[in-house]
Formats: sequence, structure tokens, C-alpha cells
Amino acid sequence: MISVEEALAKCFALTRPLAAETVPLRHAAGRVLAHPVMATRDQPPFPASAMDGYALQGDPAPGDQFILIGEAGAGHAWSGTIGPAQAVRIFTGAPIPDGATRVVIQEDVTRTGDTIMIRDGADAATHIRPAGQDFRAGAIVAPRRLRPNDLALLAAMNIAEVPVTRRPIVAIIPTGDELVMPGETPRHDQIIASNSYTLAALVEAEGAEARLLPIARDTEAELFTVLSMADGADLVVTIGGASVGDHDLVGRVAESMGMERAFYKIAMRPGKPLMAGRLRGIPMLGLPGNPVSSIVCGHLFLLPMVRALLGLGEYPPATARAVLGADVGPTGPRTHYMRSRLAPSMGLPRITPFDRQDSALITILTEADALLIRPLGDGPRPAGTEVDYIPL
Ligand SMILES: Nc1nc2c(c(=O)[nH]1)N[C@H]1C(S)=C(S)[C@@H](COP(=O)(O)OP(=O)(O)OC[C@H]3O[C@@H](n4cnc5c(N)ncnc54)[C@H](O)[C@@H]3O)O[C@H]1N2
Ligand code: MOO
Repeated sequence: MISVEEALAKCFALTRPLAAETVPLRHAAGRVLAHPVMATRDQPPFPASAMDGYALQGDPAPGDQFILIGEAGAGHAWSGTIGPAQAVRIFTGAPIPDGATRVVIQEDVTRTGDTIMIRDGADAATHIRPAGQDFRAGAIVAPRRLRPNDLALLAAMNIAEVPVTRRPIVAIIPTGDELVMPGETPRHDQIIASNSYTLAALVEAEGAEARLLPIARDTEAELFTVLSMADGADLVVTIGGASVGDHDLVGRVAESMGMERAFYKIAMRPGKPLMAGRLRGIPMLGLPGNPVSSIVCGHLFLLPMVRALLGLGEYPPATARAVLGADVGPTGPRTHYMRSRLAPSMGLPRITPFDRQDSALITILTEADALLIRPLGDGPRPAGTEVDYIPL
């Protein structure tokens, strides 16, 4: 058995960031910018008025008067030059006319016909946004996952088409004679294939495209057929058939198809029989069948691999700190990821593992907010101890 860290490093060694494709800005949210993009203009492109009022020059005193000689609006520049004792009616977003050094807001003047007079208490701010105060031509947006806020920036930079990493296609293969699809009528010795739904949702939330392949029965021929259907995917994920039973055929069949194994079995609980390798050039993750085992391995290995394929780098899942809400016993020879509940408290949140940690319990998984990380070989720990956890 290798450690979780070694296994994750081997998973990353199987993955390379995918190529870029171009999408319209409108479809770029949530995608990963594949390479830096550059602004081709300043924003604002001209000194602009920040307020509705009157553009003029100098530092007017209360009672000073100015003659109106024109009007500037957003999208309607006034092309003349302002001289002393002259003013131009101006609106928010309009270019500041030549010769003007400030905008006096309309609340601070009294207007009579084409003359304005500065009132007592007029504020001294210029109300001018300098050209390029937001960004300059040549400003770079670095590769990252694009959030809604980023799209306004790209649009302002006049970037209509965005280079993004192609969405990884993740083929998901449930395996086992006991499985039927939701909605079918199972025999009494059958259960519903459930894990693939959470795994598909997890990878899709991360920006991948999940391809749910048919359930492969526990025969070499059928596993071969369904594994072959994964050709063209960027990542192949099998569920079940990873352990040591007579019907656990996934590793054997994949190897007969030329899978180069990167590792098999990890010192973690749940998820011990995890397997990884490269099948016909495609990274492959063989998840254990128990629902919680497959989904915990999904968080710990599958999602980091998807992020690596997207070009987001090679990082383990983010962890956070909490304090134990109850005493916990010693761990065994495997790092234990315990389904736990978080409760807010003064300072760090309190984390309390559920009493029942069987890797078949989907209900407990749905009630959990976090995976408490108990390092392998750790002793008993009292309530109040600071610990690491992975938010779910
Ligand atoms: N003698 C040993 N037996 C087992 C060991 C071991 O070390 N020695 N390891 C146990 C551990 S730990 C795990 S985890 C499981 C993993 O076994 P497999 O990956 O071979 O999974 P299966 O046997 O196919 O299934 C296990 C369990 O999960 C159910 N299952 C499978 N696929 C799905 C699915 N898509 N949706 C819902 N449920 C699924 C399956 O019916 C079984 O109940 O092995 C232990 N055994
Ligand atoms: O790893 Mo198994 O996942 O302990 O149930």
C-alpha cells in the first residue's frame, strides 16, 4: 500500500493539461483561461466625467460665473476647447473636453439660462476618471478559472473570443452483476447503480463532461466491450470490481488491454483498493465499488486529476482547520477520512465524526459537511484538538 500523497503524485503523472479551444465570451464562465490574454485599449480610453454637472477649468470660488458653450454626453464627445469663464454641460461617462480640469456637480451650481454660478459649499473633487485608471492597453489576464466577475473585464478589454482549456471528457463505467439503473425493477439480489450519478455531478461541477457508459457485467468479455467504449475520453473511471474477490476483474481485463498500472492499493480508509494507470494512452482510475469509497476517492483523486487536465495545476484537495467536537480513538495503518459534521463556534468550527463510518452508508455521506482527516497511526485525540478536514 502506498500513501495518499504518493498515489496522488502518480495520478498527476498520468495527466497533462488538455489543448485550448476558443469559445465566445458569452460561454466562457466557469471555463479555464488557457493562456494569458491582453487588453488592446485603455479603460477608460479617455479622461471621463464621473458625475452629471459642468466641466470647467481652475478652482472656482462660490459666486463665480461661467458661460455654457456646449454639451458632452456618454458616446457624444464635445470637440471644442474650454477657456476661462466657460463651461460645458457634461454627463457621467462623457469625455472631458480639452481645457477642462474639473467637473462641478449640478447640485453645486445655480443655472440661469446659459449661465451657471457656483454655490456655497461646492465640493473640491475633480470628478474626472483619468484615462486607463481601470486598466491600460497591454494589461494581462492570467490563466485561471473564469468567474462571472472576470467576464466584464474581458468584455471591457474587447476580447470577444476566449481561449479556454477543452472540457475533459470523463467516461464513467459502473461494473457488477448486481447493478441496475435507477427506474429499472431490480431482482431481490440486485441494487441500484448509484455512485456514477454523484461522480458525474462532481466532475461536471468542476468543468468536465461526464459520459456515463453502460453497466459492465462481471465478465471479461463485457468489461472489455465497455472499456473499449471509453476510447476518445480524457479520463476513464471504473467503479467496483477493484478488490480481491473472484469477480473483481477490472484490473485483470484492463491489463489484458494493455493498461500500464501506476499503483494499486492505498493506505487510506475508505478507498483502499484504488487503482490507477494508463489504458490505451488514457489515464484510468479504478475506484472501489462501495459508494462512499468511490465518492471519497472522487474528491481526493478524480477531482484533482480533472483540475490538472483543465490546466489548473497539480494540487491536493483544499483542507481547512477545525477543533474536534468529541474524543476520537486511535487510527489504524490507513489514513482515515471520516464523514463528519461541522458546527460553527467561536474561532475554528467544531468537527464531529459520525459514529457510523461504514463505506456503504450513502445517507451518512449526504449528512456530512466534511471529511475529518485522521493521519495513519495517530493516537486517540481528545475533544478540542486542532485537526485538518476537507470540506465537502
Ligand atoms: N477479502 C477482502 N475483501 C474486501 C477487501 C479486502 O481487502 N479483502 N476490501 C474491501 C474494501 S475496503 C472495499 S472498498 C471493497 C471494494 O470492492 P470492489 O471495488 O471490488 O467493489 P465491489 O465488490 O464491486 O463492490 C463493493 C460494494 O459496492 C457496491 N457497488 C459497486 N458498484 C456500485 C455502484 N456503481 N453503485 C452502488 N453500489 C455499488 C457493490 O454492490 C458492493 O456492495 O471490497 C472490500 N472487500
Ligand atoms: O476502502 Mo473500503 O473503501 O474501506 O470500504
